[in-house]
Amino acid sequence: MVSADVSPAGAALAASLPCIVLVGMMGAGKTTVGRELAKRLGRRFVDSDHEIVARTGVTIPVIFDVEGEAGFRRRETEVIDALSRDSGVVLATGGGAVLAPENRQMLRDRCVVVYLDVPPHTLWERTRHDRNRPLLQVEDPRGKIESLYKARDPFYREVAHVVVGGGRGSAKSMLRKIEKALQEQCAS
Ligand SMILES: Nc1ncnc2c1ncn2[C@@H]1O[C@H](COP(=O)(O)OP(=O)(O)OP(=O)(O)O)[C@@H](O)[C@H]1O
Ligand SMILES: O=C(O)C1=C[C@@H](O)[C@@H](O)[C@H](O)C1
Ligand SMILES: [Mg+2]
Repeated sequence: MVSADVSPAGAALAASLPCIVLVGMMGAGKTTVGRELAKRLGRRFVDSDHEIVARTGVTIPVIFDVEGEAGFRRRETEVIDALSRDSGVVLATGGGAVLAPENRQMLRDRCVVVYLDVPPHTLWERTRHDRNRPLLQVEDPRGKIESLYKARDPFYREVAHVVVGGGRGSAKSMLRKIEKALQEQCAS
C-alpha cells in the first residue's frame, strides 16, 4: 500500500532497490528513521527487535534474563534471515545485529545496508533514561556505549554499502541524507 507521503522520486527509488537495512548502535535512530523512510518509499517497515518480541510474546530484557545474550542472538539471526528475504521492506535491525558473521553475510548479500553512524555522546543522551536495553543496565552505561561503539564500528563499516553520519541532526535531516545516499547508490 502506497502512502500519501510517497514522492515520485521515492517510489522510483524503492522500485530500483532491494531490501533496505539500517544498522548502527543503540539509539542511532534505526527504528525512528527507518519507519519514516519506509513511509517515504511506500514500503513496509519491519524491525528485528519488534519481530523478536512479537514471536516470543515477551520483552527483550526478559529474553536476556531467561536465555542470556546468546539466546537472544540466536533468535535475532532467525528473524534477520526471515525478514531480509523480502526485497520490498525497510528493515531496522538491533544494535548488535552485525556481530554474527552470518548476519553480516546475509545482509550484505541480500540488501542495501545503511550504517547510521552517530557519536557515543549523542547515543548516550538518547538512551540514558531507557530501561529496555539490557546491555546498558550496568554501572557505567556511558562507558559501555563508548566501548561497544569502538568494538562494533568496524563491523558496521564492513557490512555497509552506505555510511550516513551527522547524528546531531534531526530525524528528518537523517532521512534526507539517507535518501540522497540511496539515490547516489542507485546511480552508481
Ligand atoms: N535524529 C534524531 N534526533 C533526535 N532524536 C532521535 C533521532 N533519532 C532517534 N532519536 C530518538 O532517540 C531514541 C532512540 O531512537 P531509536 O529507538 O530509533 O534507536 P535505534 O537505533 O532503533 O536503537 P536500538 O538499537 O536500541 O533499537 C528515541 O527516543 C528517538 O526518538
Ligand atoms: O546493541 C545491542 O546489542 C542491542 C540493541 C537493541 O536494539 C536490542 O537488539 C538489544 O537490546 C541488544
Ligand atoms: Mg530500534
